[in-house]
Amino acid sequence: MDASVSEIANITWTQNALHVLATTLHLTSYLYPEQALIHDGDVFDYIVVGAGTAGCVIANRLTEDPTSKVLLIEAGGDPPIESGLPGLMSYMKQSAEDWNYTSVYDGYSQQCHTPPVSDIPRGKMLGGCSSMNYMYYVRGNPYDYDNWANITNDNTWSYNNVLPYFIKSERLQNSKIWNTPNAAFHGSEGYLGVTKQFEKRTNKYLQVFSELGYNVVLDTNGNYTLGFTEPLLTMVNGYRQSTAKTFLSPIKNRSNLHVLKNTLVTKINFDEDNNAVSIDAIKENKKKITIRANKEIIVSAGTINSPQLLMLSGIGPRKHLEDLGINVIADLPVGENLQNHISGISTYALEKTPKRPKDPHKHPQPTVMGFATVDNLQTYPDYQSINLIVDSEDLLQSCAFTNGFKKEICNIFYKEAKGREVMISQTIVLHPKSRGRILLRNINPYVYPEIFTGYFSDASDLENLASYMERVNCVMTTNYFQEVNATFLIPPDCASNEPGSKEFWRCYALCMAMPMNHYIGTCAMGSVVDGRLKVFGVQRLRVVDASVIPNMTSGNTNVPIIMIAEKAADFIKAGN
Ligand SMILES: Cc1cc2nc3c(=O)[nH]c(=O)nc-3n(C[C@H](O)[C@H](O)[C@H](O)COP(=O)(O)OP(=O)(O)OC[C@H]3O[C@@H](n4cnc5c(N)ncnc54)[C@H](O)[C@@H]3O)c2cc1C
Repeated sequence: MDASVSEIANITWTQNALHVLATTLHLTSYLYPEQALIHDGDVFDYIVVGAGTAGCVIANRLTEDPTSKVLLIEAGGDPPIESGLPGLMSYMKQSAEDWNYTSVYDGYSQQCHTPPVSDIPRGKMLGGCSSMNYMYYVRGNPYDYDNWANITNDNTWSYNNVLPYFIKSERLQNSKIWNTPNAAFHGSEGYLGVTKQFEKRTNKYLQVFSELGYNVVLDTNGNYTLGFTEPLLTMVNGYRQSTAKTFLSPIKNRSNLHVLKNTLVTKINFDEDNNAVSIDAIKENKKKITIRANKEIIVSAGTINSPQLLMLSGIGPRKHLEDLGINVIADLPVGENLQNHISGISTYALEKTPKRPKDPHKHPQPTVMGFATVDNLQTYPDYQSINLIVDSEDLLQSCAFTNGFKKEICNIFYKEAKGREVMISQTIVLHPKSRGRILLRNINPYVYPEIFTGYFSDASDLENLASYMERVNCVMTTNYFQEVNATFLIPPDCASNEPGSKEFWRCYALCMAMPMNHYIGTCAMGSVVDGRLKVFGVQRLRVVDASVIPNMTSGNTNVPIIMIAEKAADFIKAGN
């Protein structure tokens, strides 16, 4: 068996073993709220659909008022033990807790992957994607939020007005940052624990980027976000800080919080005045129930599932809904404007290194992260550079499984890197122009929607990716890379291009293109929801999750979504 095939077989075997452990011993259930006893026709003040990143935050904040009765409904169950342990995060993809979506084949953007489509991992458990993500704590740039304020014509989204909500959720545990002026941008009392993982190994890579003229900084989450750093992580004392662990566990005994797990919400129902009044759902035992909401229904099912549920309920593009025989309640561009960060992977084999023992309580990939511009006068970044310092075994896992590149490429990379330290450098186009969309296949809520990612449909995204990757490749000229005789690993698909030519970088960027997991925009503010996240054309219905983000932030999306949920909870409380 070749290296890639046997690596994937090992991962699948481990995942099956972990699944047996989870389903027989339920080792994590004590951490989370018990399953609520819910009957057909029950009534709550608020129903929150989806106990993911945003849903757990909303449920926490709404139940702060003891008179509010809240039902939180989640399609998945409790996160398994491997979700809590940072060192095992790679095993979450394609597990029983992953919705495991794939994109529609576009014949272009994923040509060096097997199969040539995008895997779209999405958490199906309490905490949603925050229970399976890579734990980088990144807020983005002040400009991102000022831009949202312009789009919504609502100044509450300006950076100055969202900053208090980032601070509210955060509990930063890092004495170095607390002793700098950047302390003013951080919180110490929030639910979400945030730390840094110091690794001796990363120092020489910070030095590499410094030699190239980039600033090395302690923190990129203040109002100045450029430079290279060891990133902050949503991890404390060796455990993941999902929103299930941080926002739900501490309040699991609140008497006004009811959590219904392993239950799929299939439809939102409206009265004759277009008020959202109830939801239909299918429980674990396949029993159909209808639950009423006195005040509001909040959809927090994520960028793929929120538009699916809205469209199934009659909110979406008229023609598409009518083609499927769905009664149109509101004609809105639901499912359109799908965005994601697109990145490219460059791999460098460095000095010989001994095999290191794995610590499940540590982030498995010591990271150097940077935010950079092409124009030195600009203050918001054009690209992000995530550099993972790993060994050749991790490279194989990342190449063949996590990133899903074809085995010919991974086997060659593994052979060249065997026994050496490896820098996997991910260069991310932070402001892509390409757009995709989501469409229903049919009216069955169990059938996954069609996901057209649209990657590189705007040609400037590939040009930018190629040029940013070429810039990052200057690492090859630095003292450390020269000293250890670094090898830049090239896929066979681009071997015939003149190295360093424009054609070479275009080929390299296209072949090694890797979508991030930052899907947003399918129920965007300004077109589907207003600045208070209320769905246009109906009442008593909001969407609160990544789907409302109108334009990509300059970085990873988890923390911006927590901020959105914190803010939305205040909107809801103020409005009722
Ligand atoms: C592998 C991976 C790595 C990532 N790494 C990072 C990172 O390092 N840093 C970062 O900032 N971001 C990262 N992200 C992105 C970030 O985690 C997500 O953008 C964010 O968590 C999405 O939050 P959400 O609330 O919009 O949706 P989700 O967290 O996906 O929550 C949606 C929830 O709704 C539930 N649901 C859906 N449909 C229904 C239904 N019909 N009925 C009932 N329940 C339903 C789902 O099961 C899920 O629990 C990563 C994501 C992934 C997948």
